[in-house]
Parts: sequence; C-alpha cells; structure tokens
Amino acid sequence: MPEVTVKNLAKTFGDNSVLRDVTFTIQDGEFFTLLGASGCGKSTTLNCIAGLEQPTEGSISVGGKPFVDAGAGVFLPPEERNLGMVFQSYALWPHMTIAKNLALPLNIRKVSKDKQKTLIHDALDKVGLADLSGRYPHQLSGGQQQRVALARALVYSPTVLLLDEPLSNLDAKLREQARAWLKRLQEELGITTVYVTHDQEEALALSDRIAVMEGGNMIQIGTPHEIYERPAAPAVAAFVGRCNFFTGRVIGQDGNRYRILLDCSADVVEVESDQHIPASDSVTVAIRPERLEVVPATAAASGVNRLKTQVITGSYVGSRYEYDVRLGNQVVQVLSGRGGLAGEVMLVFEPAEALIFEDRVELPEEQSDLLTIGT
Ligand SMILES: Nc1ncnc2c1ncn2[C@@H]1O[C@H](COP(=O)(O)OP(=O)(O)OP(=O)(O)O)[C@@H](O)[C@H]1O
Repeated sequence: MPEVTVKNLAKTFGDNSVLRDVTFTIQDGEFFTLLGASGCGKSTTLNCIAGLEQPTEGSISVGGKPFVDAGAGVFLPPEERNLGMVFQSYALWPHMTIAKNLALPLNIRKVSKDKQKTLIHDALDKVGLADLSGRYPHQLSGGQQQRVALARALVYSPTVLLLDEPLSNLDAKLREQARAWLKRLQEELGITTVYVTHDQEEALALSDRIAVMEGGNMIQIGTPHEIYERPAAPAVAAFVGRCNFFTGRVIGQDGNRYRILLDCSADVVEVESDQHIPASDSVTVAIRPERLEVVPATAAASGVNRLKTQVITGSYVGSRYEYDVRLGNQVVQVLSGRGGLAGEVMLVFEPAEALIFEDRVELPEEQSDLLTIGT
C-alpha cells in the first residue's frame, strides 16, 4: 500500500483562499484524519487527492506516482487514480440491486462478468453483507447502506480509501458501532485511509494520526494522544475535547515552573512548561475540565493552585459530576467524581496538568461557557 504525499497545497475559489500551504505525508496503511470545523477546508483537501478539485498550487503523489503538480501542469484524471471514495450521502443507485451497484465501477474498469461475481461477493463479505446482494438500497437500513457504499469503494482494490464524513447519517448509537467496525476493517485490510470529519471523538477513536485544520491551514498533525494532551495552539485545545482558558501574565519562574497572575481573579497559579517564556509576558493558561478538581472550601488550604470559587451549578452527567464554578469574573467547567458540592469550594489542579500558550486568547468580557475557538 502506498504513501500519500501532499506538498504546499493551495486552493482558491475566485478571491476566496480556502487552502493555504497544506503539507503532510500519510504512511502506508495509516488511518489519517482531517479534522476541523465546518468550512475549514477538509473536503477540499480530500477532493484534491481524489482529483475532484484541481489545486491552485502544490503537488500530490501516491506511492511515488504524481497525481497532480500545479507548477508542472500535471493532473491525473480521477478515474486513473484508482482511489476508493465514500461520501456522506452514500450515492447508491436506487433502481439497482446491491450487486448491480457494486458492478458499476467494475464495468467501467472492463472487468469480466465472471471475475465481477467473485469480486462483488468478496467485497460484500468484507462488510458482512454477502447475503443481501439481491436487495435494493431502500430495502436496507442506513447502517447497511453505508456498508454497501464502503463495499463499492473496496470492490476494485483501490490503493487508498478516501472517506468524507461516512458515518454522519447514522444515529448516535449506530455511529459508535460503525466506528468500531470500520476501525477493525481498516486494520484487517491494512489500507491507507484518509478520513474527513468534524467530530473530534470520532477522530480520536479511529485515527492513527489526526491533522487539525482551521481556516484553510493545518495547525497540528499528531497522534490522538499528542493532539489531546499536547495541543499546539489554543484552537486545537478548544476544538478537540473541552477546555477552560485563562489569560494572565508571567510574574516569576523556578525551573520549568511558572507563576502566573490570572486576569480573571488576580490569583497566582503555578504551571509547568518546557517552553521558555519571558517574565511579564501575557499568556493563556488552558486546563481541561477533567484535570480540575473541586474540594470543600474547608479542605486543606495549603499547597499550590488552590483557588477559592463559588459553585454556580452542579449536575450529575452519568459517570461524573459537572460543575460550573465562578473564579473571579470567569466561569470554569469542572468534571469531578465528587458529588453534592455547593456554595464556596476550592478549585485544585496540579501544575503539570495545565498548559501555557504564548498566544493570548481573546476572552469574552464575562465567560459564560467554555470558550470554543474557530467554530
Ligand atoms: N466549488 C466551490 N466554490 C466556491 N467555494 C467553495 C467551493 N467548494 C468549497 N468552497 C468553500 O471552501 C471552503 C472550504 O470548504 P470545504 O468543503 O473544504 O470545508 P469542510 O471543512 O469540508 O467543511 P464541511 O465539513 O462543512 O464540509 C468553504 O468556505 C466553502 O464555502
């Protein structure tokens, strides 16, 4: 299975620049996800790989074969790229049986009828639908139709699988099942896969690596663990998982531990970071709700990062309790195992659990909910 190389890709529609200098390499057999808010350029990137869009600048090659090179005037038509593609709308022909739907791409490739039969059976078998080849699409559930669309993309042994939000028409429960199933299938087949989604949970669960996009730029590429634990920018922390942001100023440093005066409450917090941040610099501190803890105000008051706050609301959300607490003029979200807290509480976190970003995030006057950037 080949490697996909995308270099300095740019795309403009008229005056509208929708992709800027996008560069990445997808390893052989990798499940690689393009993640970002609506309109950030995920589908355009995928369509450039598929040959459905022509990039304004840059190049794409698969397994060393040039698919497009804007500078050199190279453009391989989609039908010569041998890629499997599944869209959000499954695009099955309603008046044709499942077997006939799968035969279409084989007819185009002039595969003999005998061979077609075997290939169609094998492809439907891979997605667990070999028994349903004589049915029409309307006789299948949404989840089954989605599998047929996948079988149709696999039937001619494509070199790379391109999936554009293929699970988004399924209801939540089915979607989770389909996710696990798709991941298993991709691993079994070992097929290089490019997946587009705006669903961060889906991206974390499925991917070997994720590329987070914002406004036509790729802002971080990493494993799900890296993206979640070490987001490269506040926008990544906000988009992947939930995150509280606090602006402040560095007022001291001891080794890799920084003392930061928070704007919202004038509290001083301590945060560990390996970056070099000059004193008096304005920074943003980011902490995920599950990395914060709330304890009764009467609990031990000594130690670092113990901040007096007031509970605004507390609710039980199944596995945990979710609190909104007020820290100065800001609302902070906390996910805690501890229930029944009200009134004044102490907000606690470890210096290594927070992140410092040198870019200062614009916070609203009174933050009423978690800040999401770029959505
Ligand atoms: N054919 C087109 N002509 C003009 N603008 C386009 C065209 N196709 C896409 N765009 C614009 O390019 C930007 C990126 O679109 P794209 O579909 O790649 O985003 P996306 O991240 O996949 O979003 P979504 O998840 O909503 O599909 C959008 O602002 C969109 O309006």
